[in-house]
Amino acid sequence: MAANGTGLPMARKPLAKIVTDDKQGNGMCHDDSAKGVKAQTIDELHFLQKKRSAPTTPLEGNQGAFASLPDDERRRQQLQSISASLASLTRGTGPKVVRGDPAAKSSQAVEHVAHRHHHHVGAPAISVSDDSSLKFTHVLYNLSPAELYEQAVKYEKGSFITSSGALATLSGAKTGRSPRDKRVVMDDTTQNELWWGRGSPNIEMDEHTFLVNRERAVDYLNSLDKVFVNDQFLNWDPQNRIKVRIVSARAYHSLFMHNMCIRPTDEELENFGTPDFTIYNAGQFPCNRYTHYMTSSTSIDLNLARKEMVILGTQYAGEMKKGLFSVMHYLMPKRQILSLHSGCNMGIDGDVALFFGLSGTGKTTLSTDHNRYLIGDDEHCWSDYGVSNIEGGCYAKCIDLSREKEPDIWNAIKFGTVLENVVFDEHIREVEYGDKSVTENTRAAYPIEYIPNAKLPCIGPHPKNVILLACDAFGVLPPVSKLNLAQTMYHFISGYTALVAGTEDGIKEPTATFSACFGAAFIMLHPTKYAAMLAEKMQKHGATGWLVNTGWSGGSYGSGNRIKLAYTRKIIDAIHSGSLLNATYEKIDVFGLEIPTEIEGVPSEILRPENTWGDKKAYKNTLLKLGCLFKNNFETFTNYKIGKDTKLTQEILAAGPNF
Ligand SMILES: Nc1ncnc2c1ncn2[C@@H]1O[C@H](COP(=O)(O)OP(=O)(O)O)[C@@H](O)[C@H]1O
Ligand SMILES: C=C(OP(=O)(O)O)C(=O)O
Ligand SMILES: [Ca+2]
Ligand SMILES: [Mn+2]
Repeated sequence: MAANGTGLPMARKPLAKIVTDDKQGNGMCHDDSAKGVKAQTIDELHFLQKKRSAPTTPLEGNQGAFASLPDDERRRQQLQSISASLASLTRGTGPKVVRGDPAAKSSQAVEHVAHRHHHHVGAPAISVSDDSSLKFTHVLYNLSPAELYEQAVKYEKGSFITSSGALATLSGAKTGRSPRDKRVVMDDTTQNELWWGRGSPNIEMDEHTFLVNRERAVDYLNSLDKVFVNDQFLNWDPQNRIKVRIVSARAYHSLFMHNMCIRPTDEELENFGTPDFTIYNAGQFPCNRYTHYMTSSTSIDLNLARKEMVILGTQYAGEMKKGLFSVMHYLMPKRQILSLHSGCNMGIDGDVALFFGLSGTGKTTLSTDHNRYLIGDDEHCWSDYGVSNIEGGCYAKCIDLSREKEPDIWNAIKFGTVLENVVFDEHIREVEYGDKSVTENTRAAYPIEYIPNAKLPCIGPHPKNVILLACDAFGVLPPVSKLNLAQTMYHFISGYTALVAGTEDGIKEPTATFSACFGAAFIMLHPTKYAAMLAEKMQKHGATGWLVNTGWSGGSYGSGNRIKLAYTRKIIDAIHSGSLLNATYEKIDVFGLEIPTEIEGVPSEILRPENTWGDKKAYKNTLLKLGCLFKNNFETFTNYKIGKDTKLTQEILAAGPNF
């Protein structure tokens, strides 16, 4: 080979030119198996890839706030509404907001608007004195799950796509709610209306401090390149639907709320107008410990008069869903509607069951039943017309989740689902549900229609069965007992469960938790208000109460075992079918509960807890110990009247443990 100093063979003759326009048809260098693209440049090609979404369907007729407006005017008003939401209360102006991702070049040209008090949009520019009003805040408005996935994966550390298509993400330092940091503004109205003081979840704060925290959150959000805005609904009952707006900094939060709230149709979104309630989620940013009332860097602040909630210092997404639930616990009873911390499902014959219970007792697991229609797993309303779900999605615990035991939840963990704080294989991205490295409280949030037999719309007739779930780690409550109305009320007000810490070594003793109405962390009024409404509704519609222990059997935590989910499901089946109503019952000591002697598919000996304990003396002592805990807890309620007459109150007081 001739050396020419270049390392390449020396060309004797110029190379033949490659013919691209092959008129001779010799087939050389030509692939005609597919037509070429219509684009002339890469940019054009990328432009072709995205078909423009129908620009929010044009309206026929003129229902709704913006109905008669042309498209661009309506979009301008929507932006103006978002700018107003983000307005600083001291500077009096909202930021210049622009739709779209700041990273997308094309969005720079789209409409933008700034909100000013006392000024018309489009009025001559006024001079600005602070830098924040010179910048644009990009608004990512009701993005689709696919768009939110891209945002999360691109910009949020710890966001990954799992092998089943779910979006795995981390909630940061907080992996559960922070009830001791939840504050409510006390003003002349709320001072009289709400439940304050011992046992109440409502920790007082004043209006001024709320505004300080609100400003802190708003300034933080406005300092970002972009914020996510979700406009959605709560409550499937159309008469009592609430419009909510969630402003957040993370795609994770936006996708979570997309899944958990009710998703508006394009048409409903066009007519959305002003929200009834707004959440400012600045969870990545702490509150200021020098601010009055602040006891940590976390504060979740609710202002009912302003219809606003501010979140600082926690990214745990459940804070938003449960925060809105508190709002419903205030608004609904005002309309004679009972708000319930319960799951709800319906049989093919229209029989509805409610499942009350504290966290981890089985609301989500047991309401998700392949043989029944799921109305919802966690938050409902009971009005004069029946039940309605407040939410548009479910939030399932997924620690130790298995395909065999909970197939419907397993299958719901797919594209669109948010998976919080789970551990997965770094390469295959298969989730290891048994792994508690990040937290025991791993969660999946998915739209309710991911459950194949979801009842859409999520409403149903009056409940026939009211099931109170307790996960009794003492192992002394029977797997199931039939309750009379007074007993149902006693156990509803007590709101008992006893879980074990699980992750910590050396924990031998279960600790009892009493949480009024099975959700004291979320109620706003005194527990007896909700209890009276429940009693009235159960009486009026002839519902039967049941107490189901989904916890330990054969001994306390440490010596006994958790009741098999398969048995609990058989018990629940017998309640639904009506067969348990007509079973033979016997009474047990101390709690005076009526227990059935037989249930199809359940070994009879486990129905009476005493039978399952080897050490009968230990059983009796544990039973008495739990009885004492119930008595002590109920003391705070003995001076309250429940319902219109003292008769029921007396009966309820007598319905507790007796020894
Ligand atoms: N016998 C049982 N009944 C109900 N749940 C059980 C039982 N045994 C184990 N579990 C587990 O307990 C957890 C119940 O949690 P979940 O249904 O999410 O509670 P909630 O919705 O009330 O917070 C699930 O992880 C479920 O698999
Ligand atoms: C989201 C929660 O609900 P649950 O555990 O009842 O499903 C919670 O309590 O934070
Ligand atoms: Ca749940
Ligand atoms: Mn719940």
